[in-house]
Amino acid sequence: MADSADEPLMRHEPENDDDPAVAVDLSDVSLLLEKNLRHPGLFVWLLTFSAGISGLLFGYDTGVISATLVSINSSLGHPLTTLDKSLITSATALFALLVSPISGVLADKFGRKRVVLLADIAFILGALVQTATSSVAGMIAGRSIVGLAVGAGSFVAPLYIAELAPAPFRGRLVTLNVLFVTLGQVVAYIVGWVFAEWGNENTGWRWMVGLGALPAAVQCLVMLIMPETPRWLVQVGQHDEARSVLNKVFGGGIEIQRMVDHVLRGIENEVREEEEAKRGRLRGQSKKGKSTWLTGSKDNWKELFRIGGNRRALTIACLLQGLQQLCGFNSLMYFSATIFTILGFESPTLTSLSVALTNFLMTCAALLLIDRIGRRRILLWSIPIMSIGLLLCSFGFHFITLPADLNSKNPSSSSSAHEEIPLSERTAPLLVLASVMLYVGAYALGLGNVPWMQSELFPLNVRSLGSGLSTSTNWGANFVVGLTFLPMMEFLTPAWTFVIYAIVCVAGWLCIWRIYPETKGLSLEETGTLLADGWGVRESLRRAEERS
Ligand SMILES: O[C@H]1[C@H](O)[C@@H](O)[C@H](O)[C@@H](O)[C@H]1O
Repeated sequence: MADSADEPLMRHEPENDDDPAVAVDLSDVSLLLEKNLRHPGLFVWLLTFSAGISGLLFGYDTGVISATLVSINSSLGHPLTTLDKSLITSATALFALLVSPISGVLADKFGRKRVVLLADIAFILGALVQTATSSVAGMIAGRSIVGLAVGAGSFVAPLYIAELAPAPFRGRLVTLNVLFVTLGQVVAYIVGWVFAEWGNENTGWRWMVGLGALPAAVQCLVMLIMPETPRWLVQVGQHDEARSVLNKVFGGGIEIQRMVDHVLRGIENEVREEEEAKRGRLRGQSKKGKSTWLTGSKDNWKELFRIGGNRRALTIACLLQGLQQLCGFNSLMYFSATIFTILGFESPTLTSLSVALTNFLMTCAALLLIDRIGRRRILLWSIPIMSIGLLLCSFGFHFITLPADLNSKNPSSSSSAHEEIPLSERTAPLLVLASVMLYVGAYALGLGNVPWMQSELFPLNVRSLGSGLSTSTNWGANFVVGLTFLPMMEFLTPAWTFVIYAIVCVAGWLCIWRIYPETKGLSLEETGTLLADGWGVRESLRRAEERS
């Protein structure tokens, strides 16, 4: 192991530059980066913030639906039914689901940046359609266009950031994108609350959905002057351009220049391996102690599914993304105003703000903790707390008498205003609120953001395809939750609905414990070697121990 930042690169010069398997000792490169780079640097911040607007839009457009649903009233022709609400909500997720694999292909062909721009156009169009519509079908169409934008943006923004961020800060910077998502949700909830309380009955909600066009227009302008990622540039043969972006990312200095050389060489090797594999020249070779990811298979799909390391990466990424949604979090994000109406809170949109705020603040905490504690550990700690929150929530709902029609504007208790309301029924809504916040806080610490670090699990040749598929899993599960939450509340009761989410959390915890290795602080390339011959959990824990 290197003890001086001055010489270790010399000790691991490749003997044969043409051999991709020995070209760069990746673990030493990431150790060096850790030693030499103390802060991400202005340029990296700038890139992260520009891409982060996609997250803001994602959050705004998913968050705004909570207040919109309780404010539309009859302005789309009739009061919204459970089916209307479920379709309007889940259309976004469905179209996000459909577009995410396509955005993977587009991001490879045209570059990450252009996909961000395309998504912006869809965000603007979707906002305009929703604002102008006078029917439920029009609203569903608008939400679907927004879904295309959210799907593409949610896939490409973390990819863009992960490919630009130096390894020591990657976790934190990708989490920053999630922070933008949660900030977008807070903004949407505030806007929703303001318009629901003081806006015009018929036009307030139109402002809520229409305002989403603004940040998209701003991002369009900013992204025009931002660079492509070095990884994509190498992929399309623009090596000088890639070096100049890396120079800006890492800053100046001789030592840094040598790191840039090595990082660039690592990327070039990966790209070369990919091309050779495509031409069928490589035949699944593996050097002692170093695994290569590739076999001679012809296209990325085959490589993703045939090669054990890729398959394992995909399994983990999909598990985490599926769990992120099936744990039920977004049922709160989409329907918290509806739930708090049922519970009889005086200002449901204001009460829901506490959900979005807790989510945002705990994501801030995650940002500080994630690269120190590690992805695996933070998940193994936080998921049990989520389950406890859900069970307490279910317990609280036992004491609440629900209205026959969950869409009615009139709250909770069946007792009339003059009747003595039992203490348990008066405190139960507060218990539900407190346990929801416990659940949301724990979610934001781990599951809310770790799955978005998916791209670090895949080698370059299948990175965008793999991330695209796991993003689809996220949206698929999101769609299921959006569509089923209200019917489950109606037919299974709220208490059982939350118990089911708790069971999903426990099952997810077991899978994570069994198959998810610790990837904190590893370079993108190094993470790949972990999964090459197994799940790599033990090896990853050993490496993490060595680093701390
Ligand atoms: O990471 C984000 C974040 O946790 C959001 O709050 C949630 O609404 C999204 O579904 C999730 O992907």
